[in-house]
Amino acid sequence: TTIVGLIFQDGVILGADTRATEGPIVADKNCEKIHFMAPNIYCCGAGTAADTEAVTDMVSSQLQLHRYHTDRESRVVTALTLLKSHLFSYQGHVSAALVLGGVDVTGPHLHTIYPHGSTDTLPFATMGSGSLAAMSVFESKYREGLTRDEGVKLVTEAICSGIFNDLGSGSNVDVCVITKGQTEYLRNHQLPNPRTYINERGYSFPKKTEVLLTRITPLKQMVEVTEAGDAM
Ligand SMILES: C#CCCCC(=O)N[C@@H](Cc1ccccc1)C(=O)N[C@@H](CC(C)C)B(O)O
Repeated sequence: TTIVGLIFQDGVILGADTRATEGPIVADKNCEKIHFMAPNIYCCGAGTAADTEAVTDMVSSQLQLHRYHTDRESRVVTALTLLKSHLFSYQGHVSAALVLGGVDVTGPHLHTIYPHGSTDTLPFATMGSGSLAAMSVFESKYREGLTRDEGVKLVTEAICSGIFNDLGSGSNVDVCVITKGQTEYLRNHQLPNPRTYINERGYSFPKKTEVLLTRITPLKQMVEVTEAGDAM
């Protein structure tokens, strides 16, 4: 997994790849790793899929009950405290490595949470097996005051670094832009690894032809067939 987050001028942007693995097998080519926590808070998860799903679902429900009780918008620090104390109580046996981000009355917030329950507060963060590839992008290109489009572009570039350099990451780029006013969940924001097809005719080709395999573009590019010379 490659998951990232950064703070930009209007809030927080989160990003994730969409590959789930079981050893060398790709178990899911398009899974979702950016989880809803509250309307203004989202959380990316790396590690054991079941653990990241369960722990974010549990805390999301706790936040909703807390919103009913207080009649207030959830705060990122509340999600952070609920997540870290749960993970700490299980001494690292719940394998969830998280990037938590959101915007609340106190402003934008971005945190990392490790399986043992330690947390960090950062302007930009990466987690998962592709985190070093992604961090190389942030360390060389991040700056404060990024615009929305600059931030989305940098998050996408960091996730792509993991997708193409880490075997534990792959397929597509999911992005989530969180600002004071609104939240945009951009599912499959980029599709850098489209599955190509030979063509409707299958794989049998007439003798002495050479098929130029083309990626299917939205225009359904035809397969170009060239007659091999009569050299043989
Ligand atoms: C679908 C499905 C099966 C998912 C199994 C499953 O949790 N895979 C894990 C790797 C792992 C971990 C511990 C035991 C075995 C396999 C995985 O792909 N984690 C990614 C994030 C999750 C949310 C998809 B990433 O961190 O690489």
